[in-house]
This record gives sequence, C-alpha cells and structure tokens, in this order.
Amino acid sequence: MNAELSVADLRFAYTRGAEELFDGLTHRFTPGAVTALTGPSGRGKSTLLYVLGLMLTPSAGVVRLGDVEASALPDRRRARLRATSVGFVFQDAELDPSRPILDSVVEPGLYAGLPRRELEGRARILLERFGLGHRAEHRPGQVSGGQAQRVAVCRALVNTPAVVLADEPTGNLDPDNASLVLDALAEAAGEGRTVVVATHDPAVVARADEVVRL
Ligand SMILES: Nc1ncnc2c1ncn2[C@@H]1O[C@H](COP(=O)(O)OP(=O)(O)OP(=O)(O)O)[C@@H](O)[C@H]1O
Repeated sequence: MNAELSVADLRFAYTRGAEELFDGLTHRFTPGAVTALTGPSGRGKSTLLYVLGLMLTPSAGVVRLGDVEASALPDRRRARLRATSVGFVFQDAELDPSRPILDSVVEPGLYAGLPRRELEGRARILLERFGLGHRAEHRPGQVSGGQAQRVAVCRALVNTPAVVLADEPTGNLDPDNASLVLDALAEAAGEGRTVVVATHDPAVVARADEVVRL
C-alpha cells in the first residue's frame, strides 16, 4: 500500500469560464493521519475530494498517488487505480435499499475484480470490527443512520485502499454516532492509510490530525 497522496499547483473549473477553484493548491496529505478539509461553502471541498479520488481531472496541476502522476493517466488506468486504491464515503451512506448490507460492502471489490468469496470474508470481518456483524443480512432500512454510515465506511475499506475520502460523513448524524464514524476513520488512518474528510463540522475538525482550509 503506497498511501502517498499529494497535489501540486492544482486548479479546477467545471466548465470553461466557470469560477476556478483551489488557487494553485500544493499539499502533501500525511499517510496515517486524518486530514480535515474545511472552509466556506462553495470553496470546493467536495470537488477537491472528487479530484483526489480521480473522478474529476484537474484543469491545471497534478494529483500524485505514490510514484504515479494519477491525474495524467489514460481513463482506463485511472479508473483501475481509483478502484484499487481509493475508498469513498458519501454524506448519506447511499446503500442499495433492496439488497443485504453484506452485498453493499462487497460491491466495490467486485468492480476492482476481486472474487466474491474473498470479498464476503473481508466484508464480514469489517462489519464485525465496527460492531455490525449481526447486521450483515439486514437491509439498509433496518439499521439506523449511524449504523448505515459505518456500513459505508466498511464499503470504502473493502478493497484495502491506500486512500479513504469522506464527504461530510457525519453531516446527518447525532454526536454519538458521528463519533463512532470518526473512530472508524481514525482506525483506517491508524493502519497507514491517508484519510481526507471534507467537513463543516467543528467537532470533526477538532478531532483531525491535520487541517487544510480552502
Ligand atoms: N457538477 C457541478 N457542475 C458545475 N459546478 C459545480 C458542480 N458541483 C459544484 N459546482 C460548483 O463548484 C463550486 C464548489 O462546489 P463544492 O460543492 O465543491 O464546494 P463545497 O466547498 O464542498 O461546498 P459545500 O460546503 O456547500 O458543500 C461551487 O461554486 C459549486 O456551485
């Protein structure tokens, strides 16, 4: 796992003539740490996560993952690197309501080309670790918002990614559940991953190891 994630001279605009974001940001995200990405609404926190997660290509500058200039890779190689190296947690867990939780956790691994049997084993271990082992066969509608968000963290970890990106992962949670989700992200960082969390929440910023203000 090479969790060295950095950006240099970064700029991004959604369309030609649209407001340019990031102002040439240069930053190295520390592996093994949780970095909070904060700043006023509209400054591009979510957009930066999508750029770091190789879902959007910068207008200028580079995103490096390990030794690779990831942002310059051809689409297929970039998609492959994203599938194997990046886990993403969204504000609302966005789990498929019609399928058991176990399937939602397994799914990103199938995109990365891993065998289902192995993934089910990994998914059960992750669910167990975050206190959800007994929920594997339940549907998302049968668990609380806080539990669903911890399932989303398990889903983001199933491919053992070097990088975990989370977009307002505690936005809809009460403080106790928010704290459990932050524990899970801190644990992911403790294993040497690079964890970046976009947030407005001062409690998340206070718990982060490092802070980047946009
Ligand atoms: N898909 C899109 N197409 C065009 N413009 C977009 C798109 N998504 C976001 N923007 C614009 O890009 C800018 C940055 O948006 P972004 O959501 O990244 O900011 P943010 O800091 O995460 O905001 P918030 O804190 O409100 O979530 C805003 O001006 C927004 O309107």
